[in-house]
Amino acid sequence: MAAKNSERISNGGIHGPTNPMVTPLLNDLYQFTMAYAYWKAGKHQERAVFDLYFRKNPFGGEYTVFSGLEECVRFIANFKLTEDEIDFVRQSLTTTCEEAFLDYLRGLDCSDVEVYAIPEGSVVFPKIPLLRVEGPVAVVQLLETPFVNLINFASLVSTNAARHRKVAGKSKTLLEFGLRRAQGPDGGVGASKYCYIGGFDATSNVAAGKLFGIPLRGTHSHAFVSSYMSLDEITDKSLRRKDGSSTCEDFVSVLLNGVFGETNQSELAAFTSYALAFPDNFLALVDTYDVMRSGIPNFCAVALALGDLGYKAVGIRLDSGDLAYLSCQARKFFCSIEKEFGVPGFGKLIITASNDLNEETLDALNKQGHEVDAFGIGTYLVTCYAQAALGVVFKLVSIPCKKRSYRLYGKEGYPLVDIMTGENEPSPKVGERILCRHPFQESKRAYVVPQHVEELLRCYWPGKSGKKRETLPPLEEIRERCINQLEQMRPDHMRKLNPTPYKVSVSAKLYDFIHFLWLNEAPVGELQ
Ligand SMILES: Nc1ncnc2c1ncn2[C@@H]1O[C@H](COP(=O)(O)OP(=O)(O)OP(=O)(O)O)[C@@H](O)[C@H]1O
Ligand SMILES: O=P(O)(O)OC[C@H]1O[C@H](OP(=O)(O)OP(=O)(O)O)[C@H](O)[C@@H]1O
Ligand SMILES: O=C(O)c1cccnc1
Ligand SMILES: [Mg+2]
Repeated sequence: MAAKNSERISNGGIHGPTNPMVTPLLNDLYQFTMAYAYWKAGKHQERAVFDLYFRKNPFGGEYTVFSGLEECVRFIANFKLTEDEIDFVRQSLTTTCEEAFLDYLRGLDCSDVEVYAIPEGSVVFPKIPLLRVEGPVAVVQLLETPFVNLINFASLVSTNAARHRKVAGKSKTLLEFGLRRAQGPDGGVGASKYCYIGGFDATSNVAAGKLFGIPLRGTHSHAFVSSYMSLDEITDKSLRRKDGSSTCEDFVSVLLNGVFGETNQSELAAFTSYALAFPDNFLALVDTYDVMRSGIPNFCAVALALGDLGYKAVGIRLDSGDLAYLSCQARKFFCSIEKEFGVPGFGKLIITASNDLNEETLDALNKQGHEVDAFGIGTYLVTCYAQAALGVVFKLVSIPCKKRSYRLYGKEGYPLVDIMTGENEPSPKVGERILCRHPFQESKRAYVVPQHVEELLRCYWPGKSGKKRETLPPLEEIRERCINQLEQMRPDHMRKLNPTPYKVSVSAKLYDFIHFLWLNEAPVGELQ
């Protein structure tokens, strides 16, 4: 019996994909036409091995963060066509397809498919398989498009996030604010999840907070400020002291209104109202009218009044103008208040900046010097503005034959090289010299004596092999893996300008084998 949509929820404790749109039909038509042709030819059960890999690191860099694996495993764990879907496939094939093929589709699942993968959140490099998928050719072929779809954007946006983290520095708070600008709902939710893996600290996306447990953060908008006219609009002006000892009946009357010069009163009303609602979490957007003449003084008036009642304000957000200059001016103002009013910690209030930020603007801010503690980043991050797609491919083993891959670490603890070997070659050993060859260029090779050897592919879906299945780690663990691995890389691979390519190699045996096969298969032309 084919599963109904509602039944496609879990298999062996593995839930279906986060996005219910991810079904076997989220596929290219040709996967089904090929499946039918394989079936007609009686070839559909022949075992095939496919590698999923990408050809070039994105964003002009020399590293990529691998993301999207969990969704692939959830997909295959629950792979089953519903009766409705089978009927639609039948209608879509440009031939009258035989009933027995539909029976075949009814029985189809991934119980005979094996998936080996590099753990999600790993730093990865071109040509090395991220996934190796083995199984009956017709089924494995049906996995191509969904797998590539699930991994392409996930890895691209995680890498983008990691690159933004790299420029911003470890100490800064990075907030993902992209939902409104993302490529549709899945683009938005996916970006929130995968930017978190790439090293962001929180998201403004509430759905992502609920689905994945990502910390939620946010401020308020210009509309909130513009929606107020005057302090008279605030009806309930009372605020209990933080220690609960008494209540200030008129918070507005304790504001140091006018002490810092003439400011915009509608803005002051908005800040006051926000502070009354969130006295423990007061963060104000200060650029609606004039940052230094109105926003900052108004914020300070409210923050000081909150302080009198025992609350500590959080800080400000800047969303326009020269963010380097304004953040420094704001910091000076806060420090002068700390001194003048004797409020410890006021100089250290959090300055958040946003507005069309990207790697370049972060870099420019760093060069100029700034006082920003947290960056809110949307459009450029989640749309992967600098590069639209990662060229992930799924190929019937392009470097022919089943392979194993290893990461070899050097004396200083850095990864030195990734190496692919034939399936049955002995694995590289710690302290034993091994020749690593460039897969294509004969003259490029190096001996490596690894201090540590890590096998890259692990079994995430054993099929009928009887192997142990890796459990799917929680999101926090994936994020930690990513952050740790990025930190472990040699700095010259990670720099923005002209980074050194990381070496990806093959063993001497595999080199000879693949070159022999290529030569054998390439027809020899004849010149006349
Ligand atoms: N000190 C700085 N150095 C380099 N780039 C900066 C600096 N400060 C801000 N930026 C960037 O400059 C651009 C300013 O864009 P733009 O001129 O559209 O904004 P704005 O006029 O300040 O604000 P608004 O969004 O209200 O139009 C943004 O991408 C912002 O991130
Ligand atoms: O600039 P991003 O990196 O996309 O970050 C998110 C932006 O979204 C919000 O405003 P929005 O852009 O919607 O309006 P605004 O520019 O008029 O403030 C926010 O104020 C940020 O500026
Ligand atoms: O919370 C914020 O400040 C926010 C959220 C989304 C987009 N821009 C800003
Ligand atoms: Mg904007």
